[in-house]
Order: sequence, then structure tokens, then C-alpha cells
Amino acid sequence: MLQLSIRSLNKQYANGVHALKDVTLTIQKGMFGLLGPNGAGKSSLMRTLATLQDADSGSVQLGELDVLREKEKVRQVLGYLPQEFGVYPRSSAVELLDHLALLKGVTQRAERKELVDYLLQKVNLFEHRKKAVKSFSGGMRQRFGIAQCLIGNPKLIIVDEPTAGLDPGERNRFYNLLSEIGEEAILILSTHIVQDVRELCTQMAIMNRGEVLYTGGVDEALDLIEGKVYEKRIEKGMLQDYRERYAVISDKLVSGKPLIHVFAEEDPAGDFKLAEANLEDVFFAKINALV
Ligand SMILES: Nc1ncnc2c1ncn2[C@@H]1O[C@H](COP(=O)(O)OP(=O)(O)OP(=O)(O)O)[C@@H](O)[C@H]1O
Repeated sequence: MLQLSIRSLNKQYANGVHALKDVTLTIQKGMFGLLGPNGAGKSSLMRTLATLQDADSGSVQLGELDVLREKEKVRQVLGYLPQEFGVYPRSSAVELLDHLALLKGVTQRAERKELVDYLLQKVNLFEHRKKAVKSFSGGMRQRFGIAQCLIGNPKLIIVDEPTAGLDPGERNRFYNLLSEIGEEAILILSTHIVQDVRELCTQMAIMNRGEVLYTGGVDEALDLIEGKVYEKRIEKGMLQDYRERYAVISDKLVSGKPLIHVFAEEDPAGDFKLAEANLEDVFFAKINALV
């Protein structure tokens, strides 16, 4: 069974930022969620796995391949959707995909046409194939990004923050597409959006400041805080006060009033009730070293 083994990966940038600190992860086929706030080191890790950046030390093995050394071979089996998909040329979707397929070594014209049509259909852009990619909406661009990712039938697919900026409808369509392709390869979804991971992944990791704080199942992550999250609706303006007195892990407005989630081993005094813990709670509890 194909497996990606990341062992003790370290990366320090010239400015002194330690972006990856002894990162160790084992990732199997299926969708793996890599969750972390901005600056956690997710993109640094994704770029390293995508052979675009070197690590200072550590190893990465994809099946038989040494990812840090056999870069060309890795690129043959890699699909990568970067955070910034670069400039969008004036070319139409069909022209651009055809060009990218050629670069990836699909040299037969007829085979390429068949592949490009198949991919455009797969990501639901066939009817828009003659439009410039530049004119696409955010969601269409991301789906186009997935189409280019899939050229060459990749074994390892990396998508970096793919749902930022998508409206709920577009996000849903994108989720469906990801879950379809995530069954056949190792797919790593890097995101700061907890809901992405909750809806799509069974295995995950939480990263912060270059370190892996959790890796394992999504359900097991929830078990960590089960029975330890309490909630209360409070008056506006009281938030700061509560933050000083309790381990507030999240707050959101519900009908205009803050609803806070507090982490506590036992029922905190003061009219709280036990909350149904969610992944966001795990995320904040981990990041604030509460569990
Ligand atoms: N080329 C670079 N040179 C110096 N520092 C960098 C470089 N790239 C990233 N960093 C720093 O390394 C840390 C990790 O950045 P990285 O982009 O990997 O995080 P991230 O989790 O992907 O966050 P984001 O979602 O904001 O991209 C940050 O502090 C960032 O400022």
C-alpha cells in the first residue's frame, strides 16, 4: 500500500524563521487534512513535498521514492495546486490544459485531446472550455486548478488552501470534486478552515509554528476534548472579562450575542453548560496547549 512517510523534517529560512521543526507524519491513501493557522508552516511543508523547496534535514519517502532526492521521478506522479496559481493567461481553458498536458509528457495529440476533454468534464468546466481562464470565477479557477493537477494520474495530490475566497456554493462543488478524486491517491489538503477538514477528511494533523501538535483520526481528535468544552451566551462587552477568567477557546456571535466555548476539566462555576465539542475546539485547545 502506497504511503508517504515524512521524518524529522526541518527548515529554517535565512531570516531565522524555523518554519518546520522535526515534522514527522505518516500519510496513507485518501484525504488527509493539514490544519494550521496562517504562518504555521503548511505551505513550507507542501512546497517541500512538491519538490519545489529543499529542507535542511529529515527525509520524505513516497513508496519507493526518496522525495527529497528523486525530484524528477516525484514530479511524474505529483499533482500540485499551489496557494497562488500564478498568473492567469488569456488562453482558454482548453488551450492551457492542452499545453500543460504537453509539458507533462502527453505528446500524442489525440491522446491529449481525449485527456483534456475528460478532465474538463470531470471538473465541470467543459461548457466553459473556450473561455479565458482569466475570466473565470474563483471557484472555476480552483476547479481548473484541480484539472491541471490530475494530468498524468498522480499518486500524490497536494492542494494548498483551496477554498479560501470561495462562496458557499462554489465551496460545496469543490468539496464534492475533492472527495471524488481523494479516493484514488494520497491527497493532502492544507487549510486553515476547520470545516474543510471536518467534512472531507478522516485523518488529519494540526500544525502550529512549524510543529505538529496532533496527528491521527478526526474522530479521535474530538475524543481528546469530549466532555471538556462548556458554552455560554454572554453579554457583548463581557468577552474580555471572560477571557481573563476562563480558557476561552472560541467565540462567535449567535443572534448578535457572543456564544463562547470554554475549555475546562470540570464544570466551571458560572452557568455554563456542556457543549458538543467540535473540531474548531480541538484546534484552539491544541494551539493554546490546553490538551
Ligand atoms: N521564503 C521565505 N523566507 C522567509 N520566511 C518565510 C518564507 N516563506 C515562509 N516564511 C515564514 O515561515 C513561516 C511559515 O510560513 P508558511 O507559508 O509555510 O505557513 P502557512 O502555514 O502556509 O501559512 P499561510 O497560510 O499564511 O501561507 C511564516 O512565519 C512565514 O513568514
